[in-house]
Amino acid sequence: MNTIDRSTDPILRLDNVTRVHGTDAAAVRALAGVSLDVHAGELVAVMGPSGSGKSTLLNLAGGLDAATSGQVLIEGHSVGTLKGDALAKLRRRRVGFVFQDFNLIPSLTAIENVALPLELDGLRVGKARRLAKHALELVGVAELADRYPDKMSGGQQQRVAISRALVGDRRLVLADEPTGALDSHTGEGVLRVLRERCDAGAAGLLVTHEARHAAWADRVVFLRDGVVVDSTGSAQTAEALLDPAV
Ligand SMILES: Nc1ncnc2c1ncn2[C@@H]1O[C@H](COP(=O)(O)OP(=O)(O)OP(=O)(O)O)[C@@H](O)[C@H]1O
Repeated sequence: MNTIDRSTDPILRLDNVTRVHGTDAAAVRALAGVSLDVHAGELVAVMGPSGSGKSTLLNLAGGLDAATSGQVLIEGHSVGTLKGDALAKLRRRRVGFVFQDFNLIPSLTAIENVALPLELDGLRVGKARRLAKHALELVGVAELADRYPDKMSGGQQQRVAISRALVGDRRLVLADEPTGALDSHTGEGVLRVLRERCDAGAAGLLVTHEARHAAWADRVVFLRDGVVVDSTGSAQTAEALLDPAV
C-alpha cells in the first residue's frame, strides 16, 4: 500500500448524498447523507449488513444511479449534471465496474468483451485487442481470449469481467463482491490485481462481506441503514463491528 496524497482533488467524491428509492409510502431511504472521498492510489472497502446501502453507494459512485440529493463527482465532473451520451462516455472512459453477475455479452468472445468499451470509445480494433489481451494476462486468463462466456466456468467469467473493468486507463474501479464466484486462491489473485491497479494510481471501491478481503483496502467504510457508522483504517475493527463475537 502506498502513501496517499490527500492534498489533491479526489478521484471520487460523494458529498452529502441521499438516495430514496420509490415514493410516498413505498419510499426507502437507501443512503442518507453519505460523504466520502476516494483519492488516487486508494482502495476503500465498503462493508455492512444486507440492505445497508452498499450496492446503492456503488451504483451512485459509477453514475449508474442518480442521487436524490447531494453530489457525486468523478474526477471533478458532477455526475448529476450529465445526461445521455456525456454520462455514458464518462462511465466508459473513467469507470470500471465489476458486477456480482459478470454482465458479459454472450455473443462476444472474452477478448471481444474486454475490448468493447475501448472500441466504443473509437480506438482502432487492433489497438483495443492488444490492450484487452494485456488486461486478460493481468488476471491470468489470456488463454481464454477466444472463448465465449457459456464455455467458461463462473470463476473464469468473473476474471474476464475484471479484465474488462481494468482495461484502458480507468481511474475509478468499482467492484461489488468481485470474488464471489472464485475459489479463495483465485479470489486473492483478483484482489491483488485490484490493489496493484490502485497502487498504480487508480481509486477503488470494493464492496465485500469478508474482513480478510477488506484487509486489502487502505480503509474500511462501514454502512448501516444507509449511514456511514464507521470509517476506519483497520479491517479488524470492521470485523468486530460486523460480528460482535469476534
Ligand atoms: N430499486 C429499488 N427500489 C426500492 N428499494 C430499493 C431498490 N434498490 C435498493 N432498495 C432498497 O434500498 C436499501 C439498500 O439496498 P442495497 O441493495 O443498496 O443494499 P446492500 O447493502 O447492497 O444489500 P446486499 O448486501 O443484500 O446486496 C434496501 O432496503 C433495499 O431494499
